Amino acid sequence: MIKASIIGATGYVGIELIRILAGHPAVTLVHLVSQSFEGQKIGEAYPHLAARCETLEGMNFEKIGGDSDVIFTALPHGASAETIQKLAPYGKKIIDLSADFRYDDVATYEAWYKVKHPAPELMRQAVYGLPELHRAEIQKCQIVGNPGCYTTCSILGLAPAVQKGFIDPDSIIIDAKSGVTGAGRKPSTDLHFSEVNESFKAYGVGTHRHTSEIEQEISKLAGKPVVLSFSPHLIPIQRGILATIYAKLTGEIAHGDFVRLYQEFYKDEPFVQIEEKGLPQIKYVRGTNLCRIGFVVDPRTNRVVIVSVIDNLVKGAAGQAVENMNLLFGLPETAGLDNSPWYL
Ligand SMILES: NC(=O)C1=CN([C@@H]2O[C@H](COP(=O)(O)OP(=O)(O)OC[C@H]3O[C@@H](n4cnc5c(N)ncnc54)[C@H](OP(=O)(O)O)[C@@H]3O)[C@@H](O)[C@H]2O)C=CC1
Ligand SMILES: CC(=O)N[C@@H](CCC(=O)OP(=O)(O)O)C(=O)O
Repeated sequence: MIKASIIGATGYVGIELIRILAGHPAVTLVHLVSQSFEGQKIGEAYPHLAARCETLEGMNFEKIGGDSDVIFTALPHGASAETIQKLAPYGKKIIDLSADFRYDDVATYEAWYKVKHPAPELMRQAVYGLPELHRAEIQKCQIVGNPGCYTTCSILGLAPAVQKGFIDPDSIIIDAKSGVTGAGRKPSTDLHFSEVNESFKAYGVGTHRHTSEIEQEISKLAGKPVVLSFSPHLIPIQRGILATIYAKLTGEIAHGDFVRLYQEFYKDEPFVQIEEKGLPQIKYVRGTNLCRIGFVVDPRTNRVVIVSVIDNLVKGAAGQAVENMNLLFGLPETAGLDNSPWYL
């Protein structure tokens, strides 16, 4: 059995990791780390987990580095890099859920996150954990920078069309909507029920940090630097992201051409599904590691509209992290991740 530890176990991503790993056939949980609930049973932080026996522990680098085969860090940006800097010398596999190890270029991270990276040399060694684009590199690395939720949804929706030149990359507009769990468990005024319920708002338009992460990957696919528009929105649901992506077509390209291109690009991918007709909804992927993608080609505007959906806590975070763990340990990529969606 693979011995797994979770640091930041009491966050929304942390408990989603517990949920998935508890059902994984090849994993045993060895350490669950929490600052705020140190010494308490997991059921005290989350009563729905009252039947579980684990006690939340304080951070002990030697113990966690020594006992674990894989360590998931589900901490805020900055705190993750500081923690991983101290864990990396133990040589164990590390999957970081924050943004601290997602960038090829330290300067881009520092410009968008407005902080100095504490471990730039480790960032350079880390691999961007989007299996559909970087599977071979992930299998060989020590540190995986697990992608952001909006970015996973957007990049998977765009990758084949950009690489094949079906769309003009300089014309891309991503209009994305996220459920409230995307903001984590830490309370804030903006996230109160009465602020979010019955409302729908845009935020971070033109400035959201995920813009840079999407541009990094789309630029590689386009073979040139790409600048795009990204507008995130908060919707009053718990989980799920739906990205509506607009781009100019480069020629006379029909709906069927998109379907065939995407089916071919993702033909060996267990978690990407292409709609032959119609558009996907968040309901179709809730609770799963799936990404579903559909298209409308609009000849009137000469644009394609791509709709991509994921569950932010699964393919956008904990599920993709487990998928990366499966790759690191040579397990079937779907191990622990083959459940059906929760339609209701
Ligand atoms: N929510 C989502 O949909 C997604 C989140 N992410 C990323 O995953 C990470 C975790 O997110 P999420 O679970 O939503 O966040 P939460 O705020 O729900 O949880 C973060 C956890 O980290 C611990 N923590 C907080 N501050 C510190 C600190 N300074 N040092 C050490 N531990 C700290 C806390 O646990 P305790 O106090 O008990 O130690 C807390 O429970 C973040 O980097 C986030 O950006 C990525 C993709 C999607
Ligand atoms: C709804 C909401 O607030 N979402 C978060 C994105 C969360 C996420 O996955 O991004 P990181 O992993 O890069 O933090 C936000 O907009 O900041």
